[in-house]
Amino acid sequence: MDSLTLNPLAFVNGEVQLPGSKSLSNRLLLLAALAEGETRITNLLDSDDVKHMLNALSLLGVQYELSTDRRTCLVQGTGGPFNTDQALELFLGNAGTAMRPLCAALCLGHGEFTLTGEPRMYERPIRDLVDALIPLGAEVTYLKEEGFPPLTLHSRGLKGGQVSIRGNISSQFLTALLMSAPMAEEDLIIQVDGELVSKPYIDITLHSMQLFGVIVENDNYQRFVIKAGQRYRSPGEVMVEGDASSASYFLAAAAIAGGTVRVYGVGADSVQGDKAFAEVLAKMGADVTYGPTWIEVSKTGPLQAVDLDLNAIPDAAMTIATTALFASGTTCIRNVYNWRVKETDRLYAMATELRKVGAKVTEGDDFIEITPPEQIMPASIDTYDDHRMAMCFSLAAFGTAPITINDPGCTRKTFPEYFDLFRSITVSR
Ligand SMILES: O=C(O)C1=C[C@@H](OP(=O)(O)O)[C@@H](O)[C@H](O)C1
Ligand SMILES: C=C(OP(=O)(O)O)C(=O)O
Repeated sequence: MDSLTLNPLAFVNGEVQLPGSKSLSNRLLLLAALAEGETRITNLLDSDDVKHMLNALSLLGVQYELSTDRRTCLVQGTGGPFNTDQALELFLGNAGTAMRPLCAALCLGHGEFTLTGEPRMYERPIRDLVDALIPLGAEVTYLKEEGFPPLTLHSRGLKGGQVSIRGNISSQFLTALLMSAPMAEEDLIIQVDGELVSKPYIDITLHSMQLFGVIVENDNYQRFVIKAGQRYRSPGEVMVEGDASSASYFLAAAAIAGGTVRVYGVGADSVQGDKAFAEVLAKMGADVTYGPTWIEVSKTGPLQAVDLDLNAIPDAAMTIATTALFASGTTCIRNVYNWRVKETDRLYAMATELRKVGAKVTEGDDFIEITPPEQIMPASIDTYDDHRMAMCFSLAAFGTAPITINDPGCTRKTFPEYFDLFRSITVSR
């Protein structure tokens, strides 16, 4: 297996132009495909998760043209649901933002669609979404384990009406239902059962739908009403914001190491909840300034531990776990049970690898508590095929020991060029 050894790093300085947001790229591609008219999407992310969505759309008969750098995509909308005469199989890797929204969207049309993916995708739940689709007329066969992909959809349209959906495992189930709702036969009223996790991702969904002309009534994230007969209409051109989760590693680097880093593409005006990561750094003691489309972080003094519920920013919250290696006191990240059902069991993986660099860690069912070591120890970090494990642990190299990242190529899921950009702002000891 490939590995990358990062020699101890002294400080950071520079600017980073962020690649496009994964969450927005995959939502906008799907909506552009369902919409009437032609949409030019700019600053599209070029990464595995987006390739899976693009490949799926192509197999579904959607015509699009990608620029040579794959960052601009001209999509010819189909103006309606996807239908097929022959059974189609779509491989969606480990992309939650492709698997969940496509599972709902493909129920809108007619035909047989099988959704497959990488082995880890077969351990990531989808039952809460399927259980909400069945009363609307979906017919779903699980091909391996009940409640998990792979699955086959025998589609013949979705009725409207009232439906409830559980929101305590993944917001992507609600996102999927919302995005398909305007194409149901009648009005759809969605009731969220219990707690809704990762709430800001629903704002990304509603914002994306609005860009394509669809209005959703949102009653405090517990009840949503989507009128039937609304059509997705192309806005013409739409630019993908920079990825706020990807921004977190560079911003944390500045807070840890000293120097100043400014990221472009995400700022005070961003629709992405993960922009709030910078507020967590500010609570830890970093100096943070915002422009409409940029965030800048500098270090003005030592970092302090925090004890926070980070359910709203589950992806960027992982970056706090390795930032905690440089904060005095014990940091606690709470209410992140669903870390366990993402690219890997992230609570277990994070706890295991943090211990390798000498941290004292308590892994709770839905929290992690980290007390930094006096000195970070040299370590060989396993990344569990999880892009965020690789990116988070690059920050451990701001200690005085070399850190080896195993399988650094796993960042291809959302950020293939991460280590090049990281190197471009860091200065060795
Ligand atoms: O809707 C989205 O774009 C996402 C929602 C979040 O997942 P959960 O809702 O499963 O927490 C997040 O972790 C994921 O990376 C992207
Ligand atoms: C959880 C993640 O991905 P997915 O969209 O596959 O859920 C992630 O990117 O951290």
